[in-house]
Amino acid sequence: MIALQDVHKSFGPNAVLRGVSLEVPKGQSLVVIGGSGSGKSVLLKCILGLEAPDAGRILYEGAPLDARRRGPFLSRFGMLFQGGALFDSLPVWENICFRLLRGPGRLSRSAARERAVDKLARVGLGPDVAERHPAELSGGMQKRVALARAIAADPEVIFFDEPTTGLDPIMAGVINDLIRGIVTDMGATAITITHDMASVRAIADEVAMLHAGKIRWRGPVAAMDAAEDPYLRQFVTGAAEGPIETIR
Ligand SMILES: Nc1ncnc2c1ncn2[C@@H]1O[C@H](COP(=O)(O)OP(=O)(O)OP(=O)(O)O)[C@@H](O)[C@H]1O
Repeated sequence: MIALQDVHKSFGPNAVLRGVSLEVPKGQSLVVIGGSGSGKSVLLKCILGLEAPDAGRILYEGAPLDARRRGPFLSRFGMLFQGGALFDSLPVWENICFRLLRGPGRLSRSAARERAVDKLARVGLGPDVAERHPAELSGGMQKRVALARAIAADPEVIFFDEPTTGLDPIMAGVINDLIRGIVTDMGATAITITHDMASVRAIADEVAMLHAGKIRWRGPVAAMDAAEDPYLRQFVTGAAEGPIETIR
């Protein structure tokens, strides 16, 4: 459904993506792992059109995702941003339906509020939360609201950018389980980027490891622990010693 073919992206002398090829079939949950600075965010930005690849192609449903097709793609797409990215000045329900309250096919305010309450229930929050402002909520509740916003338009494709950053391990587990349940229920195609191995195990059908600008390893999550690739092994076990160079 989404395919990257030999995608390259440099910033000056810094060659971040050096020929990334990756396919995500419809309904699959792919988690992309890789060290800090390995280019996970740049990869997502290239798919979203926020960065233009220097070379290579990005396909959606078999056709290049060019400027003309990006609008329809984005209308079927939802995203959970790292840190939530909620608007403090708006109540929770307007945050959840921000996009649905705008544009030609926009919902009425009452329909949007109803939709928000429905999505809040899906992430385990009561209708009373709808009228509150993000600043009044705990970090875990804000993450749930951000998740409700990501699924507000019943997207076919969802991106999760570091979904557990800043959460304690228990809340991270709750969010991971919610993400897995939602992706499965909706039959959505999902791409998650994370360093959190607990997220990988909870969310992924397939795992791809980005290293030195390329996909170093790709396989089903169940094959990850037995895989022999030394780079993947070091990442999965969190070992300080190994082939991945770190600045100490
Ligand atoms: N707009 C930009 N201009 C210049 N360099 C950039 C730009 N965006 C990203 N980079 C560089 O690209 C490299 C990859 O960054 P990226 O944010 O994709 O890493 P990441 O894998 O998401 O890291 P982290 O896990 O720490 O978020 C870094 O060296 C970064 O400095």
